[in-house]
This record gives sequence, C-alpha cells and structure tokens, in this order.
Amino acid sequence: MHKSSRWFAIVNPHSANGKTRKRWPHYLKRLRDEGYLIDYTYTTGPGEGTRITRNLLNDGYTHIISVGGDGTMNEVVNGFFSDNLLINPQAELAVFSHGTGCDFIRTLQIPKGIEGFIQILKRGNKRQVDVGEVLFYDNYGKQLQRYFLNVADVGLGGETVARVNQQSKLLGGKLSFLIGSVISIFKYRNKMMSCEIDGKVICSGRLNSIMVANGRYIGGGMMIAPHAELDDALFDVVVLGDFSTWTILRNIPKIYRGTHLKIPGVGVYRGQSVVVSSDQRILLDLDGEQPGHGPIQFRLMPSILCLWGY
Ligand SMILES: Nc1ncnc2c1ncn2[C@@H]1O[C@H](COP(=O)(O)OP(=O)(O)OP(=O)(O)O)[C@@H](O)[C@H]1O
Repeated sequence: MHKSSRWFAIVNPHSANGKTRKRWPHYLKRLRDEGYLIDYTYTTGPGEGTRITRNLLNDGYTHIISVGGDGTMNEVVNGFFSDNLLINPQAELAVFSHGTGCDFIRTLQIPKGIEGFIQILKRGNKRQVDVGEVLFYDNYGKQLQRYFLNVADVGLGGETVARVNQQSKLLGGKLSFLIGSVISIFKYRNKMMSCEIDGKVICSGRLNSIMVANGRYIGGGMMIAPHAELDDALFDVVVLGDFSTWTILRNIPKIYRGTHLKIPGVGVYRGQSVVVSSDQRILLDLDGEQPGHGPIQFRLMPSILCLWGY
C-alpha cells in the first residue's frame, strides 16, 4: 500500500514521565481497531523526532502523528522543514498529545487521551496554521534556527527551563520542575531588553519577560496569550514589565485564567516579525527547552502547515 495513505506515528516513550511507553501498544491497537493504517517508531533520544520526521517525509510519507508532549511536537514540526523550506507542502500533522504539560492542544480545545484523538481523525477537520521561526545564538556564538507552533518566550521562562533541565539530571520529574520554578522566580532579575515589532521599537527598559505566541498556553495551563490564534497570520506578543517577585507570584492565578492583560505593566501587541535584544544575557524558552540566547529574532510564516484537530 502506498505510504501516502498511511499514518506514521513518532512516539516519544520517555514523555509523560515514561507513561507513553507503557500505554502506546494499547493506543495503537485502538487506532488499528478503528481501521487506521498506522506505522510507528519510538524516538531513542532528544532531537530524534526531527531527524525521523525529515526521513519519513523524504521517503514519501505524508501523514505524521506526533505522540508525546509539546517537546516532541516541537521536534516533529522542525522535521517538516529543511533548508528553510517545507519538505513536502502536502504533508499533514496530527498531534496526539501525551505529555506532562500538553499546552499546545489546549488552544485547539481538543480533549486529551486516545478517544479524543480518534475523534480528531474521524472528524477529519484540518487547517493551514501559522508556524514561527526563531533565530538565536548558542554558547559558542553560532546563530541557530528553529521553528515553533506554540509559544516562545524570553526572560524568566528561559532561566526557569535552564535551571529545571540542569536539576532534572539529579532529581527527575515534577519535583525538579517545581523546585526549579520557585528558585528561578526568586533568583531572576528583570533584564534590560528592547522589543521591536515589524520594525518599530514597542518597548525598551527593564522587563520580566517577552512572550511570542502563536498558541495560547504555556507552563502546564497558563493562558498567557488569551487572544492568540494559530491561523490569524500574527504573533500575539505579551510583555511582562518590571514586576517584582511578589507581583509575579500574586498574579499567577490571573495568568492561569488569562485575565492578566489588564494588569498595569502588561503590554499586548501583534505582528509578524519580532526582535528581542539586550546587552545582558537573555535566555530563550522554546516549548520547555532552552536552546540558546539573544539577540533573538522571530518571524511568522502564515498558513504554512496543515494541522489536524479543528
Ligand atoms: N527516547 C527518549 N529518551 C529520552 N528523552 C527523549 C526521548 N525521545 C525524546 N526525548 C526528549 O524528551 C523530552 C520531553 O518530551 P516531551 O516534551 O514530549 O514530553 P513531556 O515533557 O512529558 O511533555 P510536555 O512538554 O507537554 O510537558 C524532549 O525534549 C525530547 O527531546
């Protein structure tokens, strides 16, 4: 049977604290029982989701499922591109979200779990969505490029993820995340940053964070950009001003509810290109990873990727 009539699932067995490895055989059986033709492979380490996706698309597969958390989805999305171009503009992505945070699918309001995912496939609704491109620097001063579907942020989030990822080698799982987040909120000092959108400087000074959002949620359910749409050809840029630790902590419930935009010192802007620069070291957070630092450039690629799940 031709590869374009089959789905290929890229499964991160490590996601959802290892639960994905245990449950995938059951999910696969459910999908096959429903009549879907599915091939799959497990990733064996970080970054592999991108390489596998590229190989599959070059090999003639057109229907890809990412099985895991937002990190896996991010790696798979990156695999749709090579040399700044889509490998196959006809290729399609479905996200079976099975991670710890699962922030991306909250924007789509897809129910979690295998039954929700089967509903997505049955409904067959899909849409061309926007993808963000980000350019940043690694520790050796080399410029790197990545793509993202959900939210990227600069500032507190980047420092938190860097700390959590360092600690998780020692502690593991949720405890490291909690401890790392609390330590970061207390230790982080707001940075002198400047943010330019579509060629105009929209703010400059001491700021806590700059969020560049295509989707709405980060951090396991915080609705940081409540009005962001995946297919509106715009980033929503949410700037958190020079807030104290206490102000951040006090307003966390508002951020979860998405009612923080009215707080004085929060700015919301829209645009297709964003540049964040600073004389200080500013860290990028990309779907729970901390791949590098500033200056950071974001560019929106409108309606470029076919996504299932509407
Ligand atoms: N086989 C593997 N072993 C270890 N790590 C892996 C493997 N495959 C992928 N990874 C890495 O696991 C990391 C976490 O995956 P992912 O984000 O999908 O799950 P999660 O953390 O449970 O979910 P979420 O990000 O939604 O909270 C990713 O950075 C990915 O690179």
